[in-house]
Amino acid sequence: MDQLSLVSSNKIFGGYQKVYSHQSSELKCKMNFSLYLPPQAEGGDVKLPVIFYLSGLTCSEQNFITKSGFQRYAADHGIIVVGPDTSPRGVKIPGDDESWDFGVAAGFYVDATKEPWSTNYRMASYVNKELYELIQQAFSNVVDPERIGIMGHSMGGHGALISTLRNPGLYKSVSAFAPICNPIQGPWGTKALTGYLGDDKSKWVEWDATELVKKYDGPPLTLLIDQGSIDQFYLDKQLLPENLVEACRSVGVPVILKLREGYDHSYYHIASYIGEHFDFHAKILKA
Ligand SMILES: N[C@@H](CCC(=O)N[C@@H](CSC=O)C(=O)NCC(=O)O)C(=O)O
Repeated sequence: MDQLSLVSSNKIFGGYQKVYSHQSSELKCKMNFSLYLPPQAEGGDVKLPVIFYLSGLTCSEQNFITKSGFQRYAADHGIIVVGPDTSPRGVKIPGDDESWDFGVAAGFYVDATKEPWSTNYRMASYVNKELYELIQQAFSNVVDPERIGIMGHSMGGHGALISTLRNPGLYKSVSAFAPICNPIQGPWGTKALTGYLGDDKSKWVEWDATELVKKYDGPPLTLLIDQGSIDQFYLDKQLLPENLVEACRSVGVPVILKLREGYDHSYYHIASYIGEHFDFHAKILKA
């Protein structure tokens, strides 16, 4: 495991919350990611399911591991959890830290094609190829490569949806908290897609969950979407879950939209329902 450096390790709910760093070939910089090893991983004689968790705008690998309380449920179900960072770090592209919704901590889980972003901003390939393979190789004694799911929040919820829809079969289960569902129709999405892909909107649809689901042709999939009713970004029409639900219904892809009365966009919402999401993933990954 010499390509990984251990940054931290803390015991929690009988397992270990770890953070590693490594040199990413896709992003051309050093990256951190989190890894939760549940107690069932001890001894290394059982292969366990894995869930990738993709965070939202302004986050690093730290937000989910310190705020959601997911470790209790990962330990109960015996699930390994991997959490990448949200963009390349330290690559210093002019303008990369001028706004909180583009550039640093706002990689949108796409592969940029427009200069100057296209050299480093390759978060789709980083998550779905490089990190996906690294986890299987470095933790081959405990990872079951046939049982991998994905979830995320907001920008990361959309990342989870497009990672699944663009790579049929790669993730067996998918869920999202307050995801951006139709970025080509919302302000965050149009800013990011213009910046990373350019003005040609025919390229944007390849990275939009609502558009992708209409063409999905992979293994059967049920989407679980969790949305707080007073989430300001939902009310501001950044997220548009109803558009995704309508698209799913038009093509017969099962979707569950849970509208949670009184919850906002924060990790208080995620912490309240993360257990339900682990139950949902476990039912599929452990079937
Ligand atoms: N600009 C604000 C709000 C940023 C914010 O709400 N970020 C969310 C994700 S939004 C969509 O991707 C988040 O997860 N924040 C981290 C947290 O721990 O809550 C700001 O900069 O605070």
